[in-house]
Amino acid sequence: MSRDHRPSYLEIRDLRVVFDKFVAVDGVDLRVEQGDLRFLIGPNGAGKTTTIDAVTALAPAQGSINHNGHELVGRKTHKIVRYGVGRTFQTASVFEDLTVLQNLDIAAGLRRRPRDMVRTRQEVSPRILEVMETTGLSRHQETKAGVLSHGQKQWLEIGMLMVQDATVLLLDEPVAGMSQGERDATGELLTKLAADHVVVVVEHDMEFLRKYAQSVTVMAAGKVIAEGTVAQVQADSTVQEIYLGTAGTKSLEEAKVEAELLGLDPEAVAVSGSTQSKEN
Ligand SMILES: Nc1ncnc2c1ncn2[C@@H]1O[C@H](COP(=O)(O)OP(=O)(O)OP(=O)(O)O)[C@@H](O)[C@H]1O
Repeated sequence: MSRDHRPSYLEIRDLRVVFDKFVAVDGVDLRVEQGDLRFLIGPNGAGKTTTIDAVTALAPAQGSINHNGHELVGRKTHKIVRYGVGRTFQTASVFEDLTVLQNLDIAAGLRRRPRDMVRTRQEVSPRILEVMETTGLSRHQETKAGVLSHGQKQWLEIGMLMVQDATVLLLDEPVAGMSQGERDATGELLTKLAADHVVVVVEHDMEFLRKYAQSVTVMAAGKVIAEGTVAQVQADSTVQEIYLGTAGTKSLEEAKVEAELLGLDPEAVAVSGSTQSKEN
């Protein structure tokens, strides 16, 4: 929730990201509000990660990115974090030699004065206890992050954003490499978080998307090509064409599985794929 109690939002307008002369993101508009659980999907190289990199100033952005009235384009990453925008990476960036509690304490410390940074266990803040509970990490508070499972590391990273009071959570392939149980727990966690955060999930896992997405934005070649509910994007002819034609960027088997999970006819991919035999 924004400070004036209106729902938080992230509004991207006409975003362009150019690397040398290569246009990776080409005029993207995207508005996501608190209460939604938005998935950002598209074939490899579509510009999904570059879009969230641009929001957090990790890629050079042109256009406008507004969070609750604050323009983010032109701001440095640390300032954007202060505005409440947080992100995770495909490989969790936690401090492996520190415990869960220490990781959370350091993240929370980004909002504290340096002399208050070192705290004893007795002083664990109610907020950190609450975040460990929400992320299912309470039992692991003294466990070193390095020995956590892949899923638990992702949850710790999300927890680190929560204790920083992030209002926007940009999550890059959070369930990649997770077990089925971890996927379900993550889906439930994201559903809970979406009620009072702006949540954007970049994902390739179509089964996860079909189960948890409330809305979907589809990108291809740097542009948004469709947006709507899962059912709406599944029925979209441009999306069908892009997915049926993705055999050029994936193996034929991967494209077939993805098409099937999206509710499309995998055999149509085989026909499309057979015309792109140079890739297969
Ligand atoms: N720092 C960079 N310099 C040059 N080109 C880049 C850079 N970062 C990304 N690109 C290119 O921009 C395009 C979009 O990449 P991006 O990683 O955003 O795609 P994506 O949709 O996230 O794909 P994937 O699903 O494979 O992660 C790709 O062609 C990529 O090679």
